[in-house]
Amino acid sequence: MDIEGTTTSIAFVKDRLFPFAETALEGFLAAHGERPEVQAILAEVRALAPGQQPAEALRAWMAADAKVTPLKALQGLIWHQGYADGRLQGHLWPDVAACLRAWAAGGVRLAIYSSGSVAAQRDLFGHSEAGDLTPLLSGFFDTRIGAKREAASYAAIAAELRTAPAEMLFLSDVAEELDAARAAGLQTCQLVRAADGTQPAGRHPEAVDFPEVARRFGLPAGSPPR
Ligand SMILES: CSCCC(=O)C(=O)COP(=O)(O)O
Ligand SMILES: [Mg+2]
Repeated sequence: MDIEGTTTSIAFVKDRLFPFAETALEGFLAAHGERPEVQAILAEVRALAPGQQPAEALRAWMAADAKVTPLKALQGLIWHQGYADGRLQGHLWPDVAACLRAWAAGGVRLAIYSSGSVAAQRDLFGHSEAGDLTPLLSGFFDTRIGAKREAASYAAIAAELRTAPAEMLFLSDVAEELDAARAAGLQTCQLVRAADGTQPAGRHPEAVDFPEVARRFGLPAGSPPR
């Protein structure tokens, strides 16, 4: 599963998470810039944007919503503080948690593939509005495995999960990601969530929510949200 536009509203990512990281960037670098994991991220930034101040490059990537791995890693570290002290809680569409529970209970292995870092994924599902859902998830993948619009990334995920691509179903709102997944042999379904304003691409099976995914693909149905 993708996150933004699939399990979680686009507005939460764009209007809550991204501004949270943007506002905190300078202060975070001033306070935590010497930590080894931050130093490693800044080295990656310098390698990708030579001659630019790292903070300047990070700000430009933020403005462009660029899915650049060190930016996503740094955002994850900044968000971690917000999840830890309760300022952030991971948004999930109301239909999601019940389906994840039913699918996991039915023996379906669940994994996430998002541009957000693995740490950020764990925090979002660990501090979600529906509680800690990380025990339901058996795999987390980010752009360190490859870009989401490249078929090789999905092949690498299938190999890591030791699962035949044809036995895997990828859920996303973005048709280009689904194209790449299908090129690697995965089954696909586009989440067309009205509240996100997603437009159906017309070239993948579609579902308006997770219960419709369950119906279309013969997965266990979750109890409706209360
Ligand atoms: C871990 S939630 C933050 C998601 C994020 O940073 C992002 O850029 C959206 O990526 P996605 O691949 O989930 O659409
Ligand atoms: Mg998405």
